[in-house]
Amino acid sequence: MDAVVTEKAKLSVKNLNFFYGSFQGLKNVSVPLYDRKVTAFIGPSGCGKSTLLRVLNRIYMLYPNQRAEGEVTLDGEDILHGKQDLNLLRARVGMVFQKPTPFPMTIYDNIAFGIKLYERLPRSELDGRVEDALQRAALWGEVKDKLKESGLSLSGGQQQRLCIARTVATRPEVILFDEPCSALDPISTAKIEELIDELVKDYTIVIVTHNMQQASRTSDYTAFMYLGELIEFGDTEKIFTAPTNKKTEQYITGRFG
Ligand SMILES: Nc1ncnc2c1ncn2[C@@H]1O[C@H](COP(=O)(O)OP(=O)(O)OP(=O)(O)O)[C@@H](O)[C@H]1O
Repeated sequence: MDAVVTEKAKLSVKNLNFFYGSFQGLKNVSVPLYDRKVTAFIGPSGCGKSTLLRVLNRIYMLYPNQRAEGEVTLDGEDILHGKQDLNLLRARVGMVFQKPTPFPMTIYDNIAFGIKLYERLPRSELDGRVEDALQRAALWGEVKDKLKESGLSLSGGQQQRLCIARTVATRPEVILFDEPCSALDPISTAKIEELIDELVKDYTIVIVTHNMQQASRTSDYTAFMYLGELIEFGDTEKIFTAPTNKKTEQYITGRFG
């Protein structure tokens, strides 16, 4: 594995094992996720990419019989064990899913809802926060005159940016993207990729993608996973041009997957 030691790890995963009942989905995974960088996770279907993301904000805790062992730290602080406030953790480590999942409420309320869970703000300040989140998600221009319309009335690509705005609104430090473009057309995909380029200035970003071009376009670091193991991690350019591991090379050259 390449040692990249110059960056600061925002999240650090060490010797992580994950179990769905008796099935082991992750095997001794260790990987740093660097501060204000994009890290892409690639690998064939079922290799554990989504499972890893689900550990990073402990969303797996919502399901019975799922368990993680090992260490995950956020700014050096253990987030896997102990008395974590899970709502707070999920505000710090936000997640955007594969399919856009707007709430069945107005565009405005989709954003305001999350903010109100954590903060009590006067209306004018709330309006400002909603606008700021929509601006950051590059959606403000398209929705500013229809904030009272349903979030579900937007196109798929706009809905995904609404979900990104919703995540950004609670001021996260890390944003996890689980195949955010797989349900989108090429133009919407390009918009989300541009957005990721912009967001990484302020947030640590982790993206799971099946699209190799997307990984190479958007990420600074790439991690290749196979059968629950992290096979190779390193600088994206290096992984895509001169991978060290034979399996990585076979995968990125399309020989399996
Ligand atoms: N709820 C579950 N119960 C049991 N096994 C599961 C569950 N969810 C996932 N798995 C298994 O864990 C392994 C890793 O799944 P995961 O969804 O993390 O893979 P992935 O790399 O994200 O795949 P894909 O690219 O297809 O989304 C797979 O073998 C999968 O079948």
